[in-house]
Amino acid sequence: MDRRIMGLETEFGIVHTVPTGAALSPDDTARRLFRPIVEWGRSSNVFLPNGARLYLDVGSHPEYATAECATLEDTVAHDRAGELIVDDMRGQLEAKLAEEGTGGSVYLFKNNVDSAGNSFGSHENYMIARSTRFARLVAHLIPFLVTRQLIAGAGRVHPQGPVAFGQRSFSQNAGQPSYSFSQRADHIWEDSSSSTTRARPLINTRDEPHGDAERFRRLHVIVGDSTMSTTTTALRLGATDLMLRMIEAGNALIDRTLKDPALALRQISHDLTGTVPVELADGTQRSALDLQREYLETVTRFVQANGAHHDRVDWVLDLWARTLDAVQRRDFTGIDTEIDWAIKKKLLDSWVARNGSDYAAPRVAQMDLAFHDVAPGRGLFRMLEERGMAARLPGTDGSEAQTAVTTPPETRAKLRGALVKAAIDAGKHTTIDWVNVKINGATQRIVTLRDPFLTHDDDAAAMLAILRREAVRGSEQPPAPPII
Ligand SMILES: Nc1ncnc2c1ncn2[C@@H]1O[C@H](COP(=O)(O)OP(=O)(O)OP(=O)(O)O)[C@@H](O)[C@H]1O
Ligand SMILES: [Mg+2]
Repeated sequence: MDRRIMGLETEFGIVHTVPTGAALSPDDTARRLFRPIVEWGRSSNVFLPNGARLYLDVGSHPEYATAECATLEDTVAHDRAGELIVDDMRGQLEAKLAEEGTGGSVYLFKNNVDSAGNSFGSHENYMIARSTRFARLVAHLIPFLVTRQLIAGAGRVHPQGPVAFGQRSFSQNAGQPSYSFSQRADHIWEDSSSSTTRARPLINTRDEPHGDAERFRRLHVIVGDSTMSTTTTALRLGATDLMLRMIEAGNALIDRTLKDPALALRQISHDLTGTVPVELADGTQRSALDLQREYLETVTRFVQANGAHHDRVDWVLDLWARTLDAVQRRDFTGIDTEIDWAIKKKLLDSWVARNGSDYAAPRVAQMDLAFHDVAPGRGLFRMLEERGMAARLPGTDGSEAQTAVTTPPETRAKLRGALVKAAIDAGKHTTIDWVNVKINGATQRIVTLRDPFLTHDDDAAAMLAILRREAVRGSEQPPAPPII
């Protein structure tokens, strides 16, 4: 697939702190965070004029699912737009709490683990053709995803060393403070004895295409870390898209099925040298570096033979190669402004060196968390980026994310976004999902957008014209935006 629809879902961690007295629980904080949305949209589950979905499920993790994007830069910009949107809600809540006398600070973290050890997700969505043999695709993709943390992990501090998995521990120095590539790796559980469930914790195999089911399927990757830097996010998605393209093309690929993907995830995460051998189903052993090198070489050959399908392919291959080189040389200086785990490690290492401390220090764990704080001027990653110590995707300066807060990408999200906005202006209640937009009322009208690439649709244009006429006429009803 040359042009591919992609979308990123991010669940945010939420915390309220007060200097004295009782802080709100995460559940209450999240509910308060969504109060203006509920007042506006009559639901804590809404679609926005930029085509995205913003919602609060059961539990306390606000979630932002980007609109369907068709380019890497759009996906990255819309992912960051989600951070800006939830941060704005956070600011409003803080102001409200101050006004009420509760006060305190509200934090939103784009990470994957909370202090209680719960893990929450960053889900990647890739459109694939229905004709693709799904089982083959999944089989080839899993060892890639298990080893991808070398180039796309968000990094994590373990003050007491890696937690043992079953009977095994992951380092020679069990109990010693350590650092891992990935946040999520320790939290992916899997019944490795049952081959039918093998893919489940890494890829959600539920078949919900959000489109024409005869033509499309949506691949739902749930193993990845949330990434802060636009460069890491673009590499994560760009490398995965290249792998998919190669698998879809039917290229003969060597079978690298892992004996136990969940165990391999942990082993690899806790070995910053990339050399720990993991077991393959065929009884041989390979390191993450070996496997990633093999994937990079195969993809590079594929691109040489078939051409680049977008203008950032060379950039993706270059950063991918430099990251593997850095791991191999055990010298991360070449990537410590571009790859999340290395950016964070550099920050922590310099604090540790300045203070003669180590990774067991509570301050290091605090910095690990503060790295993921989405608030500008407070979040450590955001401060590094502002100071030029974390790179941006080449050719971007952050203004793209600002634009993406209100402007949908060039996909069917453009139609949805325009309809959402027009319905708000016309004071109409709507029921929306990724495929359908329904205007509620006496004369119900529905538009169905089965092809995620379409940016024009006659029914949508007609509905838009009606809504705009009604908005001009002026509605007596209060503005009533979309609910699901
Ligand atoms: N046809 C498609 N192919 C790939 N991605 C898509 C397609 N349609 C929508 N998406 C993306 O899929 C994501 C869906 O997000 P959403 O949070 O609604 O996920 P879900 O898996 O449907 O539901 P939930 O998270 O509630 O289980 C969005 O980021 C969206 O842009
Ligand atoms: Mg979701």
